[in-house]
Amino acid sequence: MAQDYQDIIYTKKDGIATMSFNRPQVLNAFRPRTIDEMIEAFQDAWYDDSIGVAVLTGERGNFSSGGDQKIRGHGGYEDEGGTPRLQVRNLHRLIREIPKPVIAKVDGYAIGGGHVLHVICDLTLASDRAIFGQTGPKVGSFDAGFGAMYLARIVGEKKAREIWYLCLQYSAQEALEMGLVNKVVPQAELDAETERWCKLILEKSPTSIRMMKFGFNADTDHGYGLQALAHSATSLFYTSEEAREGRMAFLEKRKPDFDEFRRSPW
Ligand SMILES: CC(C)(COP(=O)(O)OP(=O)(O)OC[C@H]1O[C@@H](n2cnc3c(N)ncnc32)[C@H](O)[C@@H]1OP(=O)(O)O)[C@@H](O)C(=O)NCCC(=O)NCCSC(=O)c1cc(O)c2ccccc2c1O
Repeated sequence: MAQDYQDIIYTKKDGIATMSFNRPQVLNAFRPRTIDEMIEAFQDAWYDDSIGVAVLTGERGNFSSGGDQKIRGHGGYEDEGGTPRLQVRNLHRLIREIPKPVIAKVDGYAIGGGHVLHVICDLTLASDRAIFGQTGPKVGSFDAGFGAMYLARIVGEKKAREIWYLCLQYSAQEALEMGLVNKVVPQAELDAETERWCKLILEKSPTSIRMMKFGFNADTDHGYGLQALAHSATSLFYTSEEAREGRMAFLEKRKPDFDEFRRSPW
């Protein structure tokens, strides 16, 4: 079964709901509509009793390259009417709170806000050509909410700081070595392996799985306050000249020059 969306593909089959970013022209970068559609799909999967597991993925060989820098305006990511209103905070919450495991199936780029999304998912399966990394400090952005705190829980403080401060790209094998993904398989086997993991979950007691998810979440649920503060800080930051320099440098395909912002008033 498929539902009609513009920016995502949402399907349900044999107990598995699959939400797939579908903006290949920008490597599956997301805009407000994309996130709205994802939220609707996750809410549908939440309340559909035939669904036991959700898979978050992307079309045409990439997971997601994060926020769409081409529609980022002075105050953030703008909808088609020109209003900045990206609901990604609510999507983060939904992925954490939906009482069913969410598996990130990553092929190609999981970068920036796309990387944060896979981090938040319960499990990540990667193809051997997947590439992981944060780019915020290069393009004048940051996710100091779960993108910092939960990432550090997974890979450790030193590695998480390296990921955000250096903005390097990491191979699937490197991601596996730092505990950032659960398993790496050849690209041709990614779909089958994901289906196999889903089936293994679907064989289990749904209530046991649900309670385990809540139990795992409980330790980091205090991050919601941090997340609200952090994402609001990002929205404020977007209106600054420093953030503008990052965005413009990406659009103009040049290196950003942040030198004049070394002494910040913040
Ligand atoms: C992903 C890349 C490293 C790939 O590089 P590559 O050289 O292989 O490909 P191109 O750069 O040529 O890309 C092909 C084509 O796609 C366009 N594109 C790619 N990514 C984006 C994007 N994110 N937005 C818009 N367009 C994109 C690219 O311009 C090319 O099109 P042309 O027309 O020019 O041919 C590399 O593309 C890359 O680094 N991309 C940018 C990654 C990025 O910086 N993402 C945003 C980070 S910030 C963010 O995502 C973010 C999201 C949130 O929701 C937040 C919420 C709260 C707080 C913070 C948030 C946040 O930081």
